[in-house]
Formats: sequence, structure tokens, C-alpha cells
Amino acid sequence: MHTADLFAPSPDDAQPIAQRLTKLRQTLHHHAYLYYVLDAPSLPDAEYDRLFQELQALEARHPELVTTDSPTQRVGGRALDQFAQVRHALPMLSIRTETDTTPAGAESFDARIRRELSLTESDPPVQYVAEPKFDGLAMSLRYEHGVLVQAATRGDGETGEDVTQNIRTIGQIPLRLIAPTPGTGVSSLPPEGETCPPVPAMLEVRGEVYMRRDDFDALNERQRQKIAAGAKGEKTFVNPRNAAAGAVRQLDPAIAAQRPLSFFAYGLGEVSPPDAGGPVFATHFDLLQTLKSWGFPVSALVQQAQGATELVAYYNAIARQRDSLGFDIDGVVYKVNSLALQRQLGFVTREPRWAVAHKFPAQEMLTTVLAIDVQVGRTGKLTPVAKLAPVFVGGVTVTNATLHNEDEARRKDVRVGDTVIVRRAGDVIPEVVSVLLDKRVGEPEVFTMPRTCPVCDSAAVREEGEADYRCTGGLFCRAQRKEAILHFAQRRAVEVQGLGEKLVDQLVDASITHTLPDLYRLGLTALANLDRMADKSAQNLLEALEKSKQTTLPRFLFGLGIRHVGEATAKELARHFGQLDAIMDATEEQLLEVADVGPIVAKSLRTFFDQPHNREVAEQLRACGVSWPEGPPAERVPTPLSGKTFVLTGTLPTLAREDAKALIEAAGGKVAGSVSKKTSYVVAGTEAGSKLDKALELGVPVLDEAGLRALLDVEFH
Ligand SMILES: NC(=O)c1ccc[n+]([C@@H]2O[C@H](COP(=O)([O-])OP(=O)(O)OC[C@H]3O[C@@H](n4cnc5c(N)ncnc54)[C@H](O)[C@@H]3O)[C@@H](O)[C@H]2O)c1
Ligand SMILES: [Zn+2]
Repeated sequence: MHTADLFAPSPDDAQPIAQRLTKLRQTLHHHAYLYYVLDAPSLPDAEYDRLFQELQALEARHPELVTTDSPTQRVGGRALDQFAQVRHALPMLSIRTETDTTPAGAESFDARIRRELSLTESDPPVQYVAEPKFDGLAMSLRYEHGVLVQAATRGDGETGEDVTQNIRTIGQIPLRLIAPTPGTGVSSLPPEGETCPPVPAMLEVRGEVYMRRDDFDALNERQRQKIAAGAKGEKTFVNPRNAAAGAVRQLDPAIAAQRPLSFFAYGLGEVSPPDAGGPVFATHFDLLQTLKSWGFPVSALVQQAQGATELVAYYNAIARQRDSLGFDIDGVVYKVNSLALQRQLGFVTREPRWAVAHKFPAQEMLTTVLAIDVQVGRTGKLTPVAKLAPVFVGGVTVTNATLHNEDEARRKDVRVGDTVIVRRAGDVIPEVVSVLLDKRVGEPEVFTMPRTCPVCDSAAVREEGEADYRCTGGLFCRAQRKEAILHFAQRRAVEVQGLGEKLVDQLVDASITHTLPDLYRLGLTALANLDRMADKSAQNLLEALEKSKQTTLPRFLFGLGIRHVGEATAKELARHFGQLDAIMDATEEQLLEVADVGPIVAKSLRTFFDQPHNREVAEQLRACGVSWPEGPPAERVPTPLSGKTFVLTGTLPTLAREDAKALIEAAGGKVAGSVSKKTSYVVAGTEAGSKLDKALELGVPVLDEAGLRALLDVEFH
């Protein structure tokens, strides 16, 4: 399913094969350059792999058309001129990629190996080593007499770049090997209880330099801060591989040192031959164990596996752990364990026959944007969502990807018709990573967030300092129905016992309840027809609804679910205004007079009651019989202690701690748990402890019970 083919073959199939080959090679060369040389890929790996495999398949059918400069005949990229070049004594090869990204891919590899070794069914299973395929870059480390003398990138496989200075900054790479090295006087000893084979005079270790995910996140965070502070020439990195490659090929070792890298060893390059004291290994696994004993990090996930069955099990096990590992992997690698069999199997152009890379289903793919919709969440949040041509990514078919919010959509500049990279990793919802700008056709419109809710047409507002727009039609908006009903029915609001999530789902999904007043119009028959609803429970629900009609103004107000109006604010509003109508009609200024109400709350109340639908719902609820005692605005209780903070400590002679607290709060004061410079008074009784010491230390006035009463009394009379 590739809906965004970069250059689909012409429908009449008249495109000559040679032309197609040239086009494929050009495209692959271009992207290999972006990836290997500039460390700035613009295609998902899966798309690159797909084109590569298409080229391989075409060349297999037309061997006469294979050219020596074809990407299939070469490894990697090429060396950057800025670095000294290193000629690899033993070429650094690529690994064949198994095209089947299901577990069955392991079986076809095993079948191929058995065929090539002419094994029959009666022969025992082949022994393999299975390893994670680390997503970093290959490195060859050369040690002479146990001392690191050179580190080189793979380059084009024959010639790499000398990046020794940068690699020396990686803490995990030993600068000097820990086994005693004959003839050099190196005296560091192996860890206790382990015996290391002697380190050969000449040793090339091959492995992967990578960046851990936490290091990557921290690096990008630092980069973002630098950019925000106006630093020139700084950028964030697309992924850890990209960041690692950039760090390794950084010309300034001081900068490279600030980009934390890690390393896993997975093989050998040139080594002293046995007759010159070089090691003799029977298996790849032995070799890895020895590298470990010499001080190289070898992944704990590396395992021996017998035959296809254990390879499949390994593939599945590692796939499950993929998202929780501390570093990125894009698949696993299977290698024939016996080095004698490896030699027997040998190489093709750029790949050994004894190994295969078995990738996991791609987490990034290309597709096209069909439309940009705006979805309204249960709580009224508006989210721009890209509608995509269906694409198989992260193991499922994806047709929607979130653009998070207006700023993100603008930053990525996603437009209808664009070719985009979609990412779906683990259970995270799919997202658009970036747009392939050179694939944009014409000048599609820039996305703007609607100012009204696409579901209910109420005003959509974005509060200061927030990223999201929200629908303000809380009670009326179809998208928010379930949430609104649950909020209204909860114990702290009007309390309708027995009206829980499952029931609300049924009522709304069956179109029985559209908005809050519908609750009070429910009949026994409608209810009893619902799933798992016996007559008895229907009857109970009706009684609970009846009971909920007698409520209080604060509960009702809180139950309306106005943004930023919690229980405490609802109480203050009720106390201040006394009546619902007064609250609904109050101006922002009048609302601001209420103790608990600041500008954001005042605005939110105003926007809510300015939506005619919201007022209507409140009216209808009253018409259905929901009622509460109303009165004139409560008399303003004097609040002489407002703005003052008290800390209570020790035992007071007559007042219990709770009573003292209630008295202070009734007079508008606050009671805090610990003493600070902001504390107005500490009230101390007998056995007062460290809080009293702290008060004396900070110079906070200290009162006894009499002092507190005096403060309250004086102010009240
Ligand atoms: N997105 C793009 O535009 C773009 C362009 C070029 C290449 N690529 C990607 O780069 C890769 C190309 O292949 P390649 O030749 O660089 O690498 P490869 O996929 O052929 O595999 C070889 C490499 O795997 C690495 N590796 C990781 N774990 C290993 C292990 N346990 N044992 C041995 N080797 C291990 C080594 O670095 C080795 O060089 C593909 O994944 C391709 O998608 C992407
Ligand atoms: Zn709405």
C-alpha cells in the first residue's frame, strides 16, 4: 500500500526498463547522499528500502543492465573530504535485508542457509546468533598492542573517514584494553574471576556507535533552547541515528564531546593471524564473549538460537521490547554462529551470505494528505487531524494522524495534497513527522484553525498561554455530551446515583439523551429497553433522578462544567450573587469582585453564558424541576484576616486545632502547614516544635490563643 509513490511507473508500462533503472539509481544516489554524507535524510527508511529492493529486483531480471556505479553494487555513502581517509584492510560490508517483515522472514533466511549448505531435513538445526539491529552507524576501531590508534567510519565500505578524535570522547570505548597484552607492559588486569585471552598485537573491532534515547531527548532540548536564545546555525535532530552520525562527523571534537554517544561491539575486522599470536575462535558467539572480556560493551540482548523456530521466537521477543529499550533498533540481525560455516558461505558483492537483517514493520511511511479535519474531544478540545490515504505503518493501517494543535500544524506547514512522513511507534497515536516540500503541487492553502466548533458551531477560544482551542458550547456540543452528563451527575454535583459511564454511553449512543434536560424526561419504558437494565434498576435510576432535582446553587453551578469553575469557585459565586440569574448576567467586572475569581475564570464564565445554547440548557433544567434555595446575595461576611496566613503549632489551651482553623478561615484568613517568610502569624500552644523555632528565626510574629482571640475579637466588634 504505497499511496505516495515517488514516481509510479507509467500506467501503459511503456516506460523503458533502462529509463526506470536510471531514475531509480538517481533517486537512490540522491537519498544516500542526504543520509550518509549530510546526515539529513528526507525519506523514511522503508521508502528508501522499497526503492532499493525494486532496483535489486529489476537488475536481477536484467543483469545486462547492471552498472558498476549502481547503489546495489556499493556500500553506504562516501567519505567526507574534511576528514583524513582510512582504507579498510577488510572491507566494511552491508547486510542483506530480508524483505518479509513478518516473523516468517526468519524462516526464509534459515531455509536459504540450509539450501546453500546443502542440508537435508534429517540434518540438525543450524546454530545462529541473533542480535538487535542497532540504529546508529558502523565504526571500525583499530587497536595496536591494546591501545586505540584509529577509529574509522564505514564510508563506501572500502574507504572511511578518520574520526579518532571524536571517538576518543566516547566513555564506553576503551582507550586501552584491560587484558594483559604480551610484550607491551600493559598491566591492567581482567575483572576478578575472569580470564581473558591475550589481546593480539593488532585488533580491529567493529560495532555500532549510537545515541541513547534519553541522551537524544536532552540534546534536542538543549538545541531548542539555543535556537530560542537566537543562536545561529543550530538545529534539532530528526532521530538518534541522525544525531549520532552528526556527532561522530563533527569537525570540532569539543562539540562532539558534548553529544553523548554509546557503543556496542558486534564483530571483528583485521586481526593478527594465529601464527602471529592472534586469537582463534570457533564461533561468532565466542568472539563476542571475548570482546566483552576485553572491555567492549556487548548487548545483553545478543543470544544464541537454534534453527528457524528460535529465530522466530527471538524476533517476536525483541519486537515486544522495542519501544521500552533505551535506544533505537530497527530490527534484528541473524548470523550463522560457526565461523567455519561462515567462510564456506562467503560473500556476494556487498553482503555476506551468512547474515541477514530482519527489520520490524516500519514506524515511518510516506502517504498523502487528503484533508485536514478538526476533531472535538470529550472535553471540548479541538485537534487538527490529517486525513491520510491509507498507509500500513507501525503494524496497522493508518488513515488519520494528529497535528496536535494550531502551532504544530503551522510549524510543520502541512497542507491538503501534501506528501508527508507519518510515524506510528508503539501505542502512540500516529503523527505527521514532516512534509516533503519538493513534492508539493501548486500552492495549497495554509491551514487555519476554525474560530467556531465544527460540531456545534459555538465559539472556539484559545486562552492565553494555552496551545489548544476549546469549544465553549459545553452543554450543547454533541462531542462533549457524555462528558457533560457524567460531570453533572457526579456526587459532587447534583448526584444522580447509578448514572455511570456505561449507562451514559448507552443513553447517548441510542440517541435517547442529547442534553442534560433529557435526563429528566426519561421514561421507564425507554430505560427498561436498554442492555442489562432490569425494571428494578430502571426504577432506581428514575428515583435517583427525582432526588437530584433538589440541589443547591453551588452544586448546580459546578455541575454545568464551566471551564475553570470548580467546587470552591462555585461556592464563592453562589455566596456572592445568591441567584443563578445574577451570575448568568454578571459582567466580567462584577464577576471579578468574587473572592475566588480572577480574569481567566471571569472570562470563561462570561463566554459560557454568552452561548445561547448553554443558557437554554440551564433554563430547561429549571423548567424540568431542578431547583435550589435562592436568596438575596448573602451578606458580606467581614473578612478582616483576608490576605493573612497563619501556621498553627502545639496545643492551645481551649481551642482544638480544627476550631482555630475554622475561626481563622471564617474571618478570611488562610491556614498553612509550614512557616515561611510569607507567614503572617504563628499561633503557638504548649509543646510547640520546630515551627516555633522557624518563626523566631524568620522574625514571624508569634501569638498565643489569647492573642489570636484578641485579633479576631478586635476586628469583629
Ligand atoms: N532514509 C533514507 O533516505 C536512507 C538513505 C540511505 C540509507 N538508508 C537506510 O540505511 C540502511 C542502509 O543500509 P546500510 O548498508 O547502511 O546498513 P544495512 O541496513 O545494510 O546494515 C548494515 C549495518 O547494520 C549495522 N548493524 C546494526 N546492528 C548490527 C549488528 N548486530 N551486527 C552487524 N551490523 C549491525 C551496521 O552499522 C552495519 O553497517 C537502511 O536501513 C536504509 O533504510 C536510508
Ligand atoms: Zn462544540
